[in-house]
Amino acid sequence: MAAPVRPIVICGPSGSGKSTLLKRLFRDFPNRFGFSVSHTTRAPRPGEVDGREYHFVTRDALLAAVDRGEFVESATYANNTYGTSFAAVNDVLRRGVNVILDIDMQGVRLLSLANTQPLYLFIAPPSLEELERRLRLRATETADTLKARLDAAAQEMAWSQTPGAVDRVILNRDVEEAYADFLDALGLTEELKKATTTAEHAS
Ligand SMILES: Nc1ncnc2c1ncn2[C@@H]1O[C@H](COP(=O)(O)OP(=O)(O)OP(=O)(O)O)[C@@H](O)[C@H]1O
Repeated sequence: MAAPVRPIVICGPSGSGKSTLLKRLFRDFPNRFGFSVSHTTRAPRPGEVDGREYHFVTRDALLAAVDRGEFVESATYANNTYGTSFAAVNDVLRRGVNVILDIDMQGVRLLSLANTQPLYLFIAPPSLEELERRLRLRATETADTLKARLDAAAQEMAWSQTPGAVDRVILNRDVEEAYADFLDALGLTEELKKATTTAEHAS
């Protein structure tokens, strides 16, 4: 089955559930999508592997690479700098799979991917209070980084409501419903149903 041609851009506040939905997608559709691995100056969280979730780099190295024109977009978010390199996107395209980018609001505004028109999906938490609760439960943030993420989240939520900012806002209240909406946006609902039915028949 041919892969959809548009690059897929996932954005939304930190803690809104982007990684949660992507993990499910990669589990249900292995070898279909390739995640463009961003660079970041933030420290790895427990379990994160350099080159898998992110390329972990120093600020100087990242800014120098941006200056050399090696990045599709870069932005500073919650006191850390993040960016998508052309090399990361090309690594995925070379594998002949669909590229998925996880980038923040500023990056979305700056993104330029030659002649392609990405599909922009914004993952939204039910409320800022619930977002804070989830980020506290995830236990990856200090008081400072939590505050920075929540401040940024309020702006991102407002931005997502502006006409034309994104193609679809996916509300992540219940994760099953959010995932169903996510698959629908990607045009994959029927395919997953078929795969599930085939697997049930085979067992
Ligand atoms: N629908 C949901 N209900 C309750 N908890 C959720 C839901 N979706 C995600 N979570 C939890 O919220 C936390 C944040 O989710 P996740 O790490 O996927 O967010 P993210 O958008 O990828 O964040 P970041 O941009 O900081 O990497 C995780 O601990 C995750 O398990």
